[in-house]
Amino acid sequence: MKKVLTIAGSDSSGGAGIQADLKAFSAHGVFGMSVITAVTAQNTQGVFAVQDIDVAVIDKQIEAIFDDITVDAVKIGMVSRTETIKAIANGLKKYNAQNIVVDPVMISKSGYYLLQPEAVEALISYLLPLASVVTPNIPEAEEISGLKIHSLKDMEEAAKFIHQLGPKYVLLKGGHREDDATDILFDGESYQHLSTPRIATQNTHGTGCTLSAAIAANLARGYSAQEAVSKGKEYIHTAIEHSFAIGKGVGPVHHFYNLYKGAGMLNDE
Ligand SMILES: Nc1ncnc2c1ncn2[C@@H]1O[C@H](COP(=O)(O)OP(=O)(O)OP(=O)(O)O)[C@@H](O)[C@H]1O
Ligand SMILES: Cc1ncc(CO)c(N)n1
Repeated sequence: MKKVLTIAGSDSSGGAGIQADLKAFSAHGVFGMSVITAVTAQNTQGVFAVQDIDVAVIDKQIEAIFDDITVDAVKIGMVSRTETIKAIANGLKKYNAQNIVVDPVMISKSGYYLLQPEAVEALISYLLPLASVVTPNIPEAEEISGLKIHSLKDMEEAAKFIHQLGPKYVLLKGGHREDDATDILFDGESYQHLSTPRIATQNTHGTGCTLSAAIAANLARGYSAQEAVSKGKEYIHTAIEHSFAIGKGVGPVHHFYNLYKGAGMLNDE
Protein backbone atom coordinates (compact mmCIF):
# COMPACT_ATOMS: atom_id res chain seq x y z
CA MET A 1 0.00 0.00 0.00
CA LYS A 2 1.22 3.53 -0.79
CA LYS A 3 1.97 5.75 2.19
CA VAL A 4 1.10 9.43 2.16
CA LEU A 5 1.94 12.08 4.75
CA THR A 6 0.00 15.23 5.56
CA ILE A 7 1.84 18.05 7.35
CA ALA A 8 -0.96 20.37 8.46
CA GLY A 9 -3.13 21.74 11.25
CA SER A 10 -5.87 19.90 13.13
CA ASP A 11 -9.47 21.04 12.57
CA SER A 12 -11.54 20.03 15.60
CA SER A 13 -14.72 19.93 13.50
CA GLY A 14 -13.22 17.40 11.10
CA GLY A 15 -13.99 19.17 7.82
CA ALA A 16 -10.59 20.65 6.92
CA GLY A 17 -6.91 20.24 7.85
CA ILE A 18 -5.42 16.94 8.99
CA GLN A 19 -8.84 15.34 9.39
CA ALA A 20 -9.94 16.11 5.80
CA ASP A 21 -6.59 14.90 4.48
CA LEU A 22 -6.73 11.56 6.30
CA LYS A 23 -10.31 10.97 5.09
CA ALA A 24 -9.30 11.77 1.51
CA PHE A 25 -6.28 9.44 1.79
CA SER A 26 -8.46 6.58 3.04
CA ALA A 27 -10.96 7.15 0.24
CA HIS A 28 -8.06 6.88 -2.24
CA GLY A 29 -6.86 3.58 -0.75
CA VAL A 30 -3.54 4.95 0.52
CA PHE A 31 -2.20 4.77 4.08
CA GLY A 32 -2.36 8.20 5.73
CA MET A 33 0.16 9.59 8.24
CA SER A 34 0.33 13.03 9.86
CA VAL A 35 2.67 15.66 11.22
CA ILE A 36 0.54 18.12 13.18
CA THR A 37 1.79 21.72 12.97
CA ALA A 38 -0.96 23.41 15.00
CA VAL A 39 -4.19 22.57 16.79
CA THR A 40 -7.14 24.78 15.91
CA ALA A 41 -10.41 25.10 17.79
CA GLN A 42 -12.87 25.54 14.92
CA ASN A 43 -16.25 24.46 13.65
CA THR A 44 -18.54 25.19 10.71
CA GLN A 45 -18.90 28.78 11.94
CA GLY A 46 -15.33 29.88 12.48
CA VAL A 47 -11.87 29.46 14.02
CA PHE A 48 -11.70 30.37 17.72
CA ALA A 49 -8.15 29.54 18.84
CA VAL A 50 -4.86 28.20 17.51
CA GLN A 51 -2.04 26.52 19.44
CA ASP A 52 1.15 26.13 17.42
CA ILE A 53 3.05 22.92 18.08
CA ASP A 54 6.66 23.31 19.30
CA VAL A 55 9.15 23.18 16.47
CA ALA A 56 11.13 20.47 18.32
CA VAL A 57 8.00 18.28 18.30
CA ILE A 58 7.43 18.97 14.61
CA ASP A 59 11.04 17.92 13.91
CA LYS A 60 10.52 14.73 15.92
CA GLN A 61 7.28 13.84 14.13
CA ILE A 62 9.03 14.17 10.75
CA GLU A 63 12.01 12.15 12.00
CA ALA A 64 9.82 9.42 13.51
CA ILE A 65 8.05 8.91 10.20
CA PHE A 66 10.92 9.16 7.72
CA ASP A 67 13.42 7.16 9.83
CA ASP A 68 11.03 4.22 9.78
CA ILE A 69 8.64 4.37 6.83
CA THR A 70 8.91 5.04 3.08
CA VAL A 71 6.80 8.07 2.23
CA ASP A 72 5.36 8.04 -1.32
CA ALA A 73 3.94 11.58 -1.27
CA VAL A 74 3.57 14.54 1.07
CA LYS A 75 0.83 17.15 1.31
CA ILE A 76 1.60 20.37 3.19
CA GLY A 77 -1.31 22.49 4.50
CA MET A 78 -1.47 24.97 7.40
CA VAL A 79 2.08 25.86 8.48
CA SER A 80 1.31 28.82 10.74
CA ARG A 81 4.71 30.48 11.24
CA THR A 82 8.25 30.92 9.97
CA GLU A 83 9.97 28.50 12.40
CA THR A 84 7.51 25.76 11.43
CA ILE A 85 8.11 26.37 7.74
CA LYS A 86 11.89 26.17 8.18
CA ALA A 87 11.63 22.93 10.18
CA ILE A 88 9.42 21.34 7.51
CA ALA A 89 11.70 22.41 4.65
CA ASN A 90 14.81 21.14 6.45
CA GLY A 91 13.16 17.82 7.30
CA LEU A 92 11.86 17.21 3.79
CA LYS A 93 15.25 18.07 2.25
CA LYS A 94 17.13 15.88 4.73
CA TYR A 95 15.02 12.85 3.74
CA ASN A 96 14.85 13.80 0.04
CA ALA A 97 11.03 13.63 0.10
CA GLN A 98 9.35 13.39 -3.33
CA ASN A 99 5.88 14.15 -4.69
CA ILE A 100 5.29 17.19 -2.48
CA VAL A 101 1.99 19.07 -2.83
CA VAL A 102 1.94 22.48 -1.14
CA ASP A 103 -1.45 24.02 -0.34
CA PRO A 104 -0.41 27.54 0.73
CA VAL A 105 -3.17 27.90 3.35
CA MET A 106 -3.33 31.52 4.56
CA ILE A 107 -6.78 32.62 5.74
CA SER A 108 -9.75 30.43 6.69
CA LYS A 109 -13.13 30.87 4.95
CA SER A 110 -14.26 32.69 8.11
CA GLY A 111 -11.34 35.17 7.88
CA TYR A 112 -8.92 33.82 10.54
CA TYR A 113 -5.16 34.01 9.82
CA LEU A 114 -3.89 30.41 9.65
CA LEU A 115 -0.53 31.69 8.36
CA GLN A 116 1.02 34.66 10.13
CA PRO A 117 1.32 37.47 7.54
CA GLU A 118 5.05 37.81 8.20
CA ALA A 119 5.54 34.10 7.36
CA VAL A 120 4.34 34.45 3.74
CA GLU A 121 7.90 35.22 2.57
CA ALA A 122 9.23 32.08 4.26
CA LEU A 123 6.51 29.96 2.66
CA ILE A 124 7.50 31.37 -0.73
CA SER A 125 11.24 30.93 -0.32
CA TYR A 126 11.40 27.63 1.62
CA LEU A 127 8.37 25.60 0.51
CA LEU A 128 7.50 26.59 -3.06
CA PRO A 129 10.82 25.37 -4.51
CA LEU A 130 10.19 21.91 -3.00
CA ALA A 131 6.71 21.55 -4.52
CA SER A 132 5.77 19.22 -7.35
CA VAL A 133 2.39 20.97 -7.30
CA VAL A 134 1.34 24.15 -5.47
CA THR A 135 -2.41 24.80 -5.14
CA PRO A 136 -3.20 28.45 -4.26
CA ASN A 137 -6.75 29.77 -4.30
CA ILE A 138 -7.30 33.25 -5.73
CA PRO A 139 -6.60 35.33 -2.56
CA GLU A 140 -3.46 33.23 -1.88
CA ALA A 141 -2.26 33.63 -5.48
CA GLU A 142 -2.82 37.39 -5.19
CA GLU A 143 -0.78 37.48 -1.97
CA ILE A 144 2.08 35.42 -3.44
CA SER A 145 2.23 37.20 -6.81
CA GLY A 146 1.20 40.72 -5.81
CA LEU A 147 -1.20 40.67 -8.81
CA LYS A 148 -4.94 41.32 -8.73
CA ILE A 149 -7.05 38.49 -10.13
CA HIS A 150 -10.47 38.97 -11.73
CA SER A 151 -10.47 37.13 -15.06
CA LEU A 152 -9.19 33.76 -16.26
CA LYS A 153 -6.44 35.69 -18.07
CA ASP A 154 -5.40 37.22 -14.70
CA MET A 155 -5.31 33.70 -13.24
CA GLU A 156 -2.95 32.62 -16.05
CA GLU A 157 -0.66 35.61 -15.38
CA ALA A 158 -0.53 34.86 -11.65
CA ALA A 159 0.11 31.14 -12.29
CA LYS A 160 3.03 32.10 -14.53
CA PHE A 161 4.45 34.40 -11.84
CA ILE A 162 4.14 31.72 -9.15
CA HIS A 163 5.72 29.09 -11.40
CA GLN A 164 8.97 31.03 -11.56
CA LEU A 165 9.21 30.82 -7.74
CA GLY A 166 10.12 27.13 -8.10
CA PRO A 167 7.19 24.66 -8.09
CA LYS A 168 7.00 22.24 -11.05
CA TYR A 169 3.25 22.78 -11.49
CA VAL A 170 0.93 25.55 -10.34
CA LEU A 171 -2.76 24.74 -9.91
CA LEU A 172 -4.55 28.05 -9.40
CA LYS A 173 -8.03 27.27 -8.03
CA GLY A 174 -11.00 29.29 -9.15
CA GLY A 175 -13.39 28.39 -6.33
CA HIS A 176 -13.56 32.05 -5.27
CA ARG A 177 -14.79 33.35 -8.65
CA GLU A 178 -18.47 33.54 -9.52
CA ASP A 179 -19.09 31.51 -12.66
CA ASP A 180 -17.95 27.91 -13.35
CA ALA A 181 -15.41 26.37 -10.97
CA THR A 182 -12.43 26.73 -13.33
CA ASP A 183 -8.93 25.89 -12.07
CA ILE A 184 -5.83 26.54 -14.18
CA LEU A 185 -2.84 24.19 -14.27
CA PHE A 186 0.46 25.65 -15.51
CA ASP A 187 3.59 23.57 -16.11
CA GLY A 188 5.87 26.39 -17.25
CA GLU A 189 4.81 26.05 -20.89
CA SER A 190 1.09 25.67 -21.33
CA TYR A 191 -2.11 26.31 -19.45
CA GLN A 192 -4.74 23.65 -18.94
CA HIS A 193 -8.20 24.80 -17.84
CA LEU A 194 -10.04 22.32 -15.62
CA SER A 195 -13.64 23.33 -15.37
CA THR A 196 -16.77 21.97 -13.70
CA PRO A 197 -20.15 23.61 -13.19
CA ARG A 198 -20.39 25.49 -9.89
CA ILE A 199 -22.44 23.55 -7.33
CA ALA A 200 -24.94 25.68 -5.43
CA THR A 201 -24.11 24.80 -1.83
CA GLN A 202 -22.72 26.60 1.19
CA ASN A 203 -21.09 23.36 2.41
CA THR A 204 -17.57 23.84 1.11
CA HIS A 205 -15.56 23.60 4.33
CA GLY A 206 -12.26 21.88 3.51
CA THR A 207 -12.48 21.93 -0.29
CA GLY A 208 -8.91 23.15 -0.73
CA CYS A 209 -7.48 20.68 1.83
CA THR A 210 -9.36 17.82 0.22
CA LEU A 211 -8.23 18.65 -3.31
CA SER A 212 -4.53 18.90 -2.38
CA ALA A 213 -4.71 15.66 -0.35
CA ALA A 214 -6.36 13.88 -3.31
CA ILE A 215 -3.60 15.13 -5.62
CA ALA A 216 -0.90 13.84 -3.22
CA ALA A 217 -2.64 10.45 -3.00
CA ASN A 218 -2.79 10.24 -6.80
CA LEU A 219 0.90 11.13 -7.14
CA ALA A 220 1.73 8.38 -4.62
CA ARG A 221 -0.28 5.95 -6.72
CA GLY A 222 1.97 6.72 -9.68
CA TYR A 223 -0.16 9.11 -11.73
CA SER A 224 1.55 11.97 -13.56
CA ALA A 225 1.00 15.44 -12.12
CA GLN A 226 -1.56 16.21 -14.86
CA GLU A 227 -3.49 13.01 -14.18
CA ALA A 228 -3.22 13.47 -10.40
CA VAL A 229 -4.70 16.96 -10.70
CA SER A 230 -7.53 16.06 -13.09
CA LYS A 231 -8.51 13.06 -10.97
CA GLY A 232 -8.30 15.29 -7.88
CA LYS A 233 -10.62 17.80 -9.55
CA GLU A 234 -13.17 15.03 -10.27
CA TYR A 235 -12.86 13.86 -6.67
CA ILE A 236 -13.48 17.29 -5.12
CA HIS A 237 -16.38 17.95 -7.47
CA THR A 238 -18.18 14.77 -6.40
CA ALA A 239 -17.25 15.34 -2.75
CA ILE A 240 -18.88 18.82 -2.95
CA GLU A 241 -21.93 17.36 -4.74
CA HIS A 242 -22.40 15.07 -1.72
CA SER A 243 -21.45 17.69 0.90
CA PHE A 244 -23.82 18.02 3.81
CA ALA A 245 -24.91 20.29 6.62
CA ILE A 246 -23.55 19.59 10.07
CA GLY A 247 -23.62 22.43 12.56
CA LYS A 248 -24.94 25.90 11.85
CA GLY A 249 -22.49 27.16 9.25
CA VAL A 250 -20.35 25.91 6.36
CA GLY A 251 -20.63 22.12 6.30
CA PRO A 252 -18.01 19.62 5.09
CA VAL A 253 -17.55 17.72 1.83
CA HIS A 254 -18.21 14.00 1.67
CA HIS A 255 -15.26 11.61 1.22
CA PHE A 256 -17.01 8.27 1.28
CA TYR A 257 -19.83 8.77 -1.22
CA ASN A 258 -18.61 5.79 -3.28
CA LEU A 259 -18.71 3.41 -0.32
CA TYR A 260 -22.05 4.78 0.85
CA LYS A 261 -23.51 4.67 -2.64
CA GLY A 262 -22.49 1.01 -2.90
CA ALA A 263 -24.11 0.28 0.47
CA GLY A 264 -27.27 2.28 -0.44
CA MET A 265 -26.61 4.62 2.48
CA LEU A 266 -26.31 8.04 0.87
CA ASN A 267 -29.81 9.13 1.83
CA ASP A 268 -29.65 7.92 5.43
CA GLU A 269 -27.03 10.35 6.68
N1 LIG B 1 -19.30 25.63 -5.34
C1 LIG B 1 -18.38 24.89 -6.00
N2 LIG B 1 -18.76 24.05 -6.99
C2 LIG B 1 -17.86 23.30 -7.66
N3 LIG B 1 -16.54 23.32 -7.40
C3 LIG B 1 -16.09 24.15 -6.43
C4 LIG B 1 -16.98 24.98 -5.67
N4 LIG B 1 -16.25 25.67 -4.76
C5 LIG B 1 -14.97 25.29 -4.93
N5 LIG B 1 -14.85 24.40 -5.95
C6 LIG B 1 -13.64 23.71 -6.38
O1 LIG B 1 -13.06 23.15 -5.21
C7 LIG B 1 -11.64 23.20 -5.29
C8 LIG B 1 -11.10 23.99 -4.11
O2 LIG B 1 -11.18 25.34 -4.46
P1 LIG B 1 -11.26 26.59 -3.51
O3 LIG B 1 -10.87 27.77 -4.37
O4 LIG B 1 -12.60 26.62 -2.85
O5 LIG B 1 -10.16 26.23 -2.47
P2 LIG B 1 -9.79 26.91 -1.11
O6 LIG B 1 -10.32 28.30 -1.07
O7 LIG B 1 -8.34 26.72 -0.95
O8 LIG B 1 -10.57 26.04 -0.05
P3 LIG B 1 -10.44 26.21 1.56
O9 LIG B 1 -11.44 27.24 1.94
O10 LIG B 1 -10.75 24.85 2.03
O11 LIG B 1 -9.06 26.67 1.86
C9 LIG B 1 -11.33 23.80 -6.67
O12 LIG B 1 -11.18 22.76 -7.60
C10 LIG B 1 -12.57 24.63 -6.96
O13 LIG B 1 -12.75 24.86 -8.34
C1 LIG C 1 -6.50 23.40 10.16
C2 LIG C 1 -7.03 24.01 8.92
N1 LIG C 1 -6.31 23.91 7.79
C3 LIG C 1 -6.78 24.44 6.64
C4 LIG C 1 -7.99 25.08 6.61
C5 LIG C 1 -8.49 25.62 5.28
O1 LIG C 1 -9.12 26.75 5.23
C6 LIG C 1 -8.73 25.19 7.83
N2 LIG C 1 -9.93 25.81 7.88
N3 LIG C 1 -8.21 24.63 8.95
